[in-house]
Amino acid sequence: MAEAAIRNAPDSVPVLELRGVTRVLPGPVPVTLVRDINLKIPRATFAAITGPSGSGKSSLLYLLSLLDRPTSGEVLLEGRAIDGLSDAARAGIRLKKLGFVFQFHFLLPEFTALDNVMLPMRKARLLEPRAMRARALDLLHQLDLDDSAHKLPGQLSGGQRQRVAIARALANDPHVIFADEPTGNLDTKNGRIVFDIFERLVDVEGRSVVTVTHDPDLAARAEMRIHIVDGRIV
Ligand SMILES: Nc1ncnc2c1ncn2[C@@H]1O[C@H](COP(=O)(O)OP(=O)(O)OP(=O)(O)O)[C@@H](O)[C@H]1O
Repeated sequence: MAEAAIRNAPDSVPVLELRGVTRVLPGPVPVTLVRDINLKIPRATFAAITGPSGSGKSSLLYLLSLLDRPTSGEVLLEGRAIDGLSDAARAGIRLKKLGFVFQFHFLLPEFTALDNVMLPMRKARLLEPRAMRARALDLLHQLDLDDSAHKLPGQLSGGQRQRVAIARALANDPHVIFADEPTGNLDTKNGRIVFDIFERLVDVEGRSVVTVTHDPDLAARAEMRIHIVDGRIV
């Protein structure tokens, strides 16, 4: 099983590493989003990125998750330098190895929860259609969403929608889940549930979770905290 493979990967290789990473937005007045970041995230780690508004948290997450490329420095995923790869190759890695959860769920409103979870599987084509459906139903079951499988996002609560988004992020059995303020639209109870799920993904399934959060109580639950101020880790 892929989940066992994640657990059996060598411990010594960080799942993610940044070496001297700086990202500058070019323009008449260049904007430095993050500067000289050196960071190793070990396998099966729950990491929280914290810091004041505008400090560069999302920029750092986008670099770690291959949504953006550094201006200088290097990003390594499981020991492999990935900055030089083509956009298509990077998109393939994102689809098959990484999962994403955002503050807004971004579920397709005209698709049921089940179909939303199956979308990344259909794109990746790693499974037969019947196996895709079985996996999607299993993920929804694990996230306590059995009764929501055939409902549209508009028929679900905010907490349920965000759990569907997490199920979708898990669709292709990713090694790392990235989350940008995943509890920002949730009440305290549902925010805790999201972090309970993240802890399980790390402790039981051996995945890594990297989340941006403003919530100090939730950040305190992560074993690794990356605090960023003015684009630098402090
Ligand atoms: N496309 C852009 N053009 C100009 N400035 C930008 C752009 N994207 C980000 N910035 C600036 O870069 C800095 C870092 O932004 P980033 O979104 O990474 O911060 P953040 O810590 O995630 O903020 P928040 O907590 O408010 O979401 C901010 O000052 C932001 O205004």
